[in-house]
Amino acid sequence: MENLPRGLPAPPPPGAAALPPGTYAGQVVLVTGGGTGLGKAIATEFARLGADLVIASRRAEQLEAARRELAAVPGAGRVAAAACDIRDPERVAEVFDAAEAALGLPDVLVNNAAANFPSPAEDLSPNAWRAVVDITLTGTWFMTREFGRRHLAAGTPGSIVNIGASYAWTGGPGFSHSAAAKAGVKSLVETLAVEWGPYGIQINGLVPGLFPHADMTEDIRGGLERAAPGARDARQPALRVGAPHELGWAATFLASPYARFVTGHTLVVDGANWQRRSVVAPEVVPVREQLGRGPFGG
Ligand SMILES: CCCCCCCCCCCC(=O)SCCNC(=O)CCNC(=O)[C@H](O)C(C)(C)COP(=O)(O)OP(=O)(O)OC[C@H]1O[C@@H](n2cnc3c(N)ncnc32)[C@H](O)[C@@H]1OP(=O)(O)O
Ligand SMILES: NC(=O)c1ccc[n+]([C@@H]2O[C@H](COP(=O)([O-])OP(=O)(O)OC[C@H]3O[C@@H](n4cnc5c(N)ncnc54)[C@H](OP(=O)(O)O)[C@@H]3O)[C@@H](O)[C@H]2O)c1
Repeated sequence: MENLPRGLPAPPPPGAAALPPGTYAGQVVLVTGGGTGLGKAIATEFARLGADLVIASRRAEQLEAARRELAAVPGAGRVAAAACDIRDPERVAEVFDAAEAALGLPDVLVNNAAANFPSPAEDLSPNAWRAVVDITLTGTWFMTREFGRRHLAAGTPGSIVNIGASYAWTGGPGFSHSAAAKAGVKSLVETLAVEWGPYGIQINGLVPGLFPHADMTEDIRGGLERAAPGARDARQPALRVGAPHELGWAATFLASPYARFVTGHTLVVDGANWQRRSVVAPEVVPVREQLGRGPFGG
């Protein structure tokens, strides 16, 4: 057979599970941003394995639609939805109160909610910076803090998965706010694994590569289409993008009994895209130009 580059093989189809049936039966899993995109894909895989779910984000209507979808996943336990802005620590505490009353203290927290839009750094207003950093880093911290304090008080173990981005290591031209916030999220994983390990609380990071989905914001979707019209797959070393359920499998593994000795680690699921270098570096195109912006102040 001719040795042509065919890329990484496709994963098994949605509906397959990577762990034994019922792995999460009797466990409560809270997923922020669980009503859209990758958060919903992650919640789906926990549901398939029997978890009781709480999904939390701002838009109640969208959450309710996702709640119904998740409840219909074969094997799913109970599913609750809680409208919440994770930037508000009091509301975060109320969500945990409600989850505890309805289903029990969440055993697993997936910090998936985040905010992002492409922009040259110099164009960002103070409020634009704050919006992204407050949701992505501070909101993640408020959720993590509430989860940690409740488990420490109860003397019970727990597992946290923080969804990150590879520009936490590399920097992210065009995404200075999000890259700085995700670097903070990765740092929390490394710090808290040590602080809370003695009390049975495990915390890991999970980094998606490019995982397009129908809920992607117009800013990201439009930017991608502009930067690489019709050529998403060809720009990945895997010659394909990620399928959202692949990320769901990774999340269910990291929070499972099979990964209890894995903590403080960030797993990258991106077909090696973040390691990509060319033999001869491509010409530098300034971020303003890549994003189609005119001269600064012009
Ligand atoms: C090339 C692609 C490759 C694509 C390559 C793909 C890489 C993807 C890697 C990471 C992928 C992700 O993280 S994807 C996750 C993306 N998902 C989301 O972002 C969903 C949630 N997003 C949001 O809610 C919104 O977009 C936010 C972030 C603006 C937050 O909303 P909010 O809190 O209601 O804030 P809001 O009042 O609207 O705005 C706050 C301030 O931000 C400013 N602001 C809002 N949008 C923008 C904007 N597009 N550009 C500049 N500034 C903006 C506003 O003017 C305001 O500043 P002022 O006027 O008051 O001064
Ligand atoms: N898709 C990718 O290719 C990719 C690549 C790298 C990293 N990631 C990461 O993967 C995660 C999921 O991204 P996605 O692509 O699935 O994006 P998405 O569909 O836009 O999801 C973001 C979710 O966060 C929620 N959210 C935003 N602000 C919130 C707030 N203040 N309080 C509570 N919830 C809030 C949103 O719901 P509401 O607006 O209703 O609140 C939404 O459900 C993020 O952490 C992202 O950084 C994604």
